Amino acid sequence: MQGGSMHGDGGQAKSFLSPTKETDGYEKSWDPAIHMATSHKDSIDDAGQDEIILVRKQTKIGQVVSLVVALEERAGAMAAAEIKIGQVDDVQELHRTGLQTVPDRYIRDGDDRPDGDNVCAVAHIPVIDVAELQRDDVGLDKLRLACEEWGFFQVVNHGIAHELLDEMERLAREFFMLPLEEKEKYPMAPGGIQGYGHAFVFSEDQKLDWCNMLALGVEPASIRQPRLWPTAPAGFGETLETYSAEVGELCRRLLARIAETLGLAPATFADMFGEAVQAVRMNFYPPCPRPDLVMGLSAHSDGSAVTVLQQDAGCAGLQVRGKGGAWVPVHPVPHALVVNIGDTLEVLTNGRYKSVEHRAVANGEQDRLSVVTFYAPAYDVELGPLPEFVTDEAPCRYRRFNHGEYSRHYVTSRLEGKKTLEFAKIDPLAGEHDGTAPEETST
Ligand SMILES: O=C(O)CCC(=O)C(=O)O
Ligand SMILES: [Fe+2]
Repeated sequence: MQGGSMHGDGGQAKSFLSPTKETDGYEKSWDPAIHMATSHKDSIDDAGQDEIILVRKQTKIGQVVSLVVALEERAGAMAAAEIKIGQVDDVQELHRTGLQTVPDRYIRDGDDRPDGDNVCAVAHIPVIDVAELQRDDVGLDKLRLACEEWGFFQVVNHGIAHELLDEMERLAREFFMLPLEEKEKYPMAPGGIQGYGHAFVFSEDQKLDWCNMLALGVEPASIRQPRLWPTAPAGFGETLETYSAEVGELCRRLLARIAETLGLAPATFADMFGEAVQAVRMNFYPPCPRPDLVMGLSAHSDGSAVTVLQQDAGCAGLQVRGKGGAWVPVHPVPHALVVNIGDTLEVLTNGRYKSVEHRAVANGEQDRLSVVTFYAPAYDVELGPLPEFVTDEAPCRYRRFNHGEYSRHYVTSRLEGKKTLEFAKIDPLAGEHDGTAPEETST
């Protein structure tokens, strides 16, 4: 175990000094919340302590939940503080009560609401034909432009059977439709990232997203927490494995082509990434009585190398930050997959390709589901700009760091635009947007 640990202590924060025996299986290698340690203390606390230990106090979704954080100094002296994350409701349960308004914790400040005048309805992200990428340079040119101009595109002819996509969507939806008691059998620990619940919540004053999540580590097998894999609906685990194998293959193919668009050998990323990490997050957004006041999922960039998102064909919700700063809705194309560049590729390319902020808005009438796969290097891989991208004109913008370190930083920080990437920036104050007008057309 590195640094802190998470304990199932049955509601009692017993002793910060002598952690009690692990009882609930959270003590697994991957869940970065249990590795909260020296390198990222600023994401929860700036107090300068060297070690953070999270202790679960109560985890019942829909109840008051709090985190007790013990801050242990290297010398052994102790300071302790309690981080309260307050009432975290299950939004499907809220919806079921038929409420006409939304609790205060979901209501965003004016400029953080979805329908400001900063939404650009006419633009749309590019659509890339994967079969064309294999065939000729025209496809590669389109891909290069999509990566440079948007960092987001939809892929068609991706080679994954539509029946498999439909089946994964059906099973994910069925899971979210189960009674709360069933879903609570797979609880996401506060501050955790795997299981059913709410990730990225760290304080009482934090606004909450109008979303329920099921998140699971999939590859390599060592990051799996089998007791958090739903046994209902029937076939869920098997389908997720097949689905993930196919999506992983697609990621590898896309990364090879992306490498080519950068003038690199196709195997560059595969060689570098080692045993790649793959995780899935299923997001369910029930209808909201005031979609104009809430956010489905806060704006963020993904910490991955690439992300593959399957979205509900029937309901739009995903919005992407265009280069000029406007939010551009991603209109679902049936059986297409949405692909985006994550923070890892931004660092490796020294910002030539950027991870792009995105968010999900809620809907007044319809629910919406997304199944999202994050594909990233092995945790022990060291990242930093590749020499090819550091020149006199493009000086090095990111420091070198271990990917596992970044991953832990990412999941222990709230979702806040591209703030998490400041961890890697040599000059964190450098701006993101180039000040150009929002795009009017796609490529
Ligand atoms: O539901 C969506 O469309 C966005 C999901 C997303 O960005 C994520 O899970 O990282
Ligand atoms: Fe995302």
